[in-house]
Amino acid sequence: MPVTSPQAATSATQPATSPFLEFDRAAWSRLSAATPQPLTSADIDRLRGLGDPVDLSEVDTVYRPLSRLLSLYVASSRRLGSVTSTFLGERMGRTPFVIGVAGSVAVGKSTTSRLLREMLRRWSGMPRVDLVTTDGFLHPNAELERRGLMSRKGFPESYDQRALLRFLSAVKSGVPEVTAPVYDHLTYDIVPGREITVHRPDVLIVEGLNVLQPARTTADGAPSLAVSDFFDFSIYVDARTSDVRRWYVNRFLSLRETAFSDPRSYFHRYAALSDEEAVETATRIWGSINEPNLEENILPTRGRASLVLTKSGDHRMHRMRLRKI
Ligand SMILES: Nc1ncnc2c1ncn2[C@@H]1O[C@H](COP(=O)(O)OP(=O)(O)O)[C@@H](O)[C@H]1O
Ligand SMILES: CC(C)(COP(=O)(O)O)[C@@H](O)C(=O)NCCC(=O)O
Repeated sequence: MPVTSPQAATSATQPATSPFLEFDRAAWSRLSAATPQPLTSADIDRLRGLGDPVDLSEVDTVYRPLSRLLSLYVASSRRLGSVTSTFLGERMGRTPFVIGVAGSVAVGKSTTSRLLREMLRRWSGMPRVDLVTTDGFLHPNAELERRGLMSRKGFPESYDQRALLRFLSAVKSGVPEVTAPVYDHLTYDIVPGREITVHRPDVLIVEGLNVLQPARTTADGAPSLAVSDFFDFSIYVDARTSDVRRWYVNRFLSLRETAFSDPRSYFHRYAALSDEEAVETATRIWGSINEPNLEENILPTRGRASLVLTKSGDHRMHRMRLRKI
């Protein structure tokens, strides 16, 4: 029997044995009635990922309260920085507030991250919000081939974890310019010589499959740092595996008609597949790489997030679980 406070009875469920407060869609949407909704339908059309039907009503119901909540966390972290500086008698420079966004391949992390970036950018006093995806830290294909990991792309071992940790450590140290390598989905590889630079933004969103992985142990058995050690807040985008599989296959069918038809696409050979062959190929890739990665590595990290957003089969978020403070 969940224990509820008088206030929570109309909003959240507070199971006494869970570290999370739980909201359904209706309760969540009521949280920020007074917060303006800064995006237009045209903005959402631009930000929506392939196959994701997100619209103004979803942004209003789910992302408006979320962006308000995040603004409270950022403000509170700034206040903490300021009182700590006073206590220490030292002026500590502000470092970016880092938000991790985790979840399966094809669950819609990019759409969530891009929407948040645009909403947060529109807060007053918070104009600089950057987004980095962890695919830039995948080993290049040549290195994955050398290590026999080409069919493990997206698994924790396919990333240059040390480079990712170095990047985040520099960001959270307040280094004025930090660079990250860039991945190209079209060529399915790291782009040689290309990098993006992060100039100490107010907020940095770090999106990727494995961002909530616990620390690995080093060769001498000592635990190292985890990527999430550098997060101020984290979001896990969740959905049933059977739904994500369907979204992956449908996206593959759409990509066959768009990205794959480009001769530079790594998947160009799939452009000419019939519907049946394309479904069979996508289902095989999903079943041999992405679903095992989801089950073995990604899903077990869900409980480490500050907020779990759960989607229904139509991509709409229906459950929000927020870690108690
Ligand atoms: N083979 C591909 N070719 C072109 N774009 C792709 C390909 N695979 C994925 N993408 C795009 O890359 C982005 C990230 O995809 P993914 O890692 O599956 O995360 P998510 O779907 O959770 O955002 C999405 O915008 C997706 O449409
Ligand atoms: C590039 C990805 C590993 C995602 O990387 P992320 O940015 O989440 O670290 C993934 O989109 C991918 O391409 N996986 C390989 C299997 C596949 O082609 O579906």
